[in-house]
Amino acid sequence: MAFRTARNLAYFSNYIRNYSTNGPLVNVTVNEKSGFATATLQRPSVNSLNLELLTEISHTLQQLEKNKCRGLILTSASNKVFSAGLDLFELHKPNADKIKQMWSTLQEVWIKLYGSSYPTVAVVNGHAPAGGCMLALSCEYRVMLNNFIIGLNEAQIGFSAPMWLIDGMRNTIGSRQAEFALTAGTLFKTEEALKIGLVDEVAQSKEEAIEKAEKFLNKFAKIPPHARSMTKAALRGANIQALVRNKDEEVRSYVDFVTDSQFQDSLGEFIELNLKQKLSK
Ligand SMILES: CCCC/C=C/CC(=O)SCCNC(=O)CCNC(=O)[C@H](O)C(C)(C)COP(=O)(O)OP(=O)(O)OC[C@H]1O[C@@H](n2cnc3c(N)ncnc32)[C@H](O)[C@@H]1OP(=O)(O)O
Repeated sequence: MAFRTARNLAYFSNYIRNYSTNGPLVNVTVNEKSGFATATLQRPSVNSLNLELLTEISHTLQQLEKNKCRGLILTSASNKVFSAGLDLFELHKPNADKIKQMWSTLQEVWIKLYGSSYPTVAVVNGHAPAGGCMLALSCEYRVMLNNFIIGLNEAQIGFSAPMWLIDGMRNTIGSRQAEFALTAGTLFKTEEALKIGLVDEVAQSKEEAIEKAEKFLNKFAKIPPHARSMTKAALRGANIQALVRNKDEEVRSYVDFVTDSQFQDSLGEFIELNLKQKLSK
């Protein structure tokens, strides 16, 4: 194929890069000029994290690392929900093997996103409870649109967030606020989240949020990437190593916990109370 213009060449290389990272549940585009990638979660209707979506996010992060991504913006195709967290219908009356894979992939996603060598921003353009908040917290910067909620509401559902996520919350909003928020399972409105530092900026539209995200990523334009990533690794490495050491044990205890009848009862009640779709009896 002959490239008649530089524009044709740029278009083709953009196509190749998109092709190599895209899947049905995560759309990735790369701005050839800035080198910034935008990964858009697109599992209808609320980007709930089932094994397939988690696997695709994990694969996307691996590809971005391999392709020496200059910066990532993580966002949602929905204009109402960034991510509703783990797929609660898959946690209810579950297949233990699938739950095991789900938890292990969730850990992988956190390790890859929290530990990425490139800078990351979450454009939180919708609600972000539990696992949705986890994705946003793993990024280095959060820009959120108004009139949505974000937080770790695991306590309301009947379990505790894992240590690595508690540490992420503590590092972001401080120990005292984290204790209040986690023990009550608080979901914060955008403005409240800004006040406690759970998000960094508020935007009125997705376009404005993307602009703010790019502005954050551009701050590193003159910083040598290896110096930036070494510093990030020094700051985040201990949390990651703690999970890596405990990964299999955590999966085992999570599977035991989720399959226990007491948790299943409280999850069933939560679904009945909070989600429109009723359980099939
Ligand atoms: C443990 C450590 C690691 C990270 C931890 C993860 C734990 C978790 O993530 S547990 C998941 C916790 N998630 C939630 O508590 C969110 C529950 N959902 C909501 O609060 C709301 O749905 C929403 C605020 C996200 C959106 O509200 P909205 O009024 O716009 O939409 P709904 O009508 O409520 O929902 C639309 C549609 O989506 C289904 N749905 C919502 N959340 C989930 C979910 N987490 N899993 C599966 N499906 C979900 C809901 O049933 C509706 O379906 P139908 O349209 O078919 O009725």
